[in-house]
Amino acid sequence: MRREASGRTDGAPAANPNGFPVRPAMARMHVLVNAATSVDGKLASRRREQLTISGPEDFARVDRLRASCDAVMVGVGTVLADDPSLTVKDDDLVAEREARGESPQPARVVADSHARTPPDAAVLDDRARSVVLVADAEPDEHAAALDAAGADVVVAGGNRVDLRGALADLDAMGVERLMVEGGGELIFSLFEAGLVDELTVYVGSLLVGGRDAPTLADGDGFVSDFPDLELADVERLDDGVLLSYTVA
Ligand SMILES: NC(=O)C1=CN([C@@H]2O[C@H](COP(=O)(O)OP(=O)(O)OC[C@H]3O[C@@H](n4cnc5c(N)ncnc54)[C@H](OP(=O)(O)O)[C@@H]3O)[C@@H](O)[C@H]2O)C=CC1
Ligand SMILES: Nc1nc(O)c(N)c(N[C@@H]2O[C@H](COP(=O)(O)O)[C@@H](O)[C@H]2O)n1
Repeated sequence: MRREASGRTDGAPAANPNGFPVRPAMARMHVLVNAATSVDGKLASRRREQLTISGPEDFARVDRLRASCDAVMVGVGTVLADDPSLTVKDDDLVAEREARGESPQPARVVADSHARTPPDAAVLDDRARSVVLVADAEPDEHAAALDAAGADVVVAGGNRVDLRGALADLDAMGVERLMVEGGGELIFSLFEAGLVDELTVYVGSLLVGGRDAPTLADGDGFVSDFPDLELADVERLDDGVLLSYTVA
């Protein structure tokens, strides 16, 4: 069902057509960004194909992180490049979610202003709820294909997805913890909007290079007022390093 985003930013309770619990006023979603990069900060090569950077320990950590969240979000660039499912893979983690009274899987969320997500994308399969955020300017018939594929299509923004409004809308649906897995365009926009609370970066021991290869934060980049990161932890995992930051 396509529906209008509330665009509210005050955290007030909203109508709940998607069946998420309505949260109390003033609640604020916690936003964690997680990604894996090469030592030179690349998310993938210049071919923009999925690149395995994490090892088994890091993938297991990512699975636990997904399982601890209400929703997992990516930009449509990642959907088109990787066709990810964004599901929790470990059956024990799924069972633990159910024992906590949660849905077996976190919801999947795609920032997709122009409704480019292919209807047969894995992120729209029936393993979990799927929310596609589209812009108001997008013709209804484009969104209708996503609707027919089982997605909850939510209008968030005029010509491009407005992330602040979109996150307020997800918050109102009951998403308390949102994990963002990329890619670089979406991650930059979230930092630019001051919406990120935590950043974890797994730095694998490989060098990718390439001026056109996607990096952790692309977009226009910052020239001043850089995000205020505080290093919270450093851990060796597999053959790489996990860096954990809080964002002021
Ligand atoms: N190593 C890792 O951990 C990861 C690697 N990757 C890699 O990253 C690459 C994809 O990254 P990238 O191309 O940056 O794609 P993103 O996943 O960041 O998607 C970018 C697209 O999201 C849409 N979007 C909608 N609203 C916004 C907004 N407010 N701000 C920014 N984007 C918005 C835009 O398309 P539109 O205007 O049409 O809406 C934009 O082009 C792939 O190569 C993939 O393999 C991806 C994730 C993790
Ligand atoms: N943590 C991590 N390490 C890597 O090496 C990666 N390439 C990624 N990619 C992200 O994971 C998504 C794939 O998820 P599924 O396995 O399909 O559930 C991919 O789209 C990227 O967001 N992540």
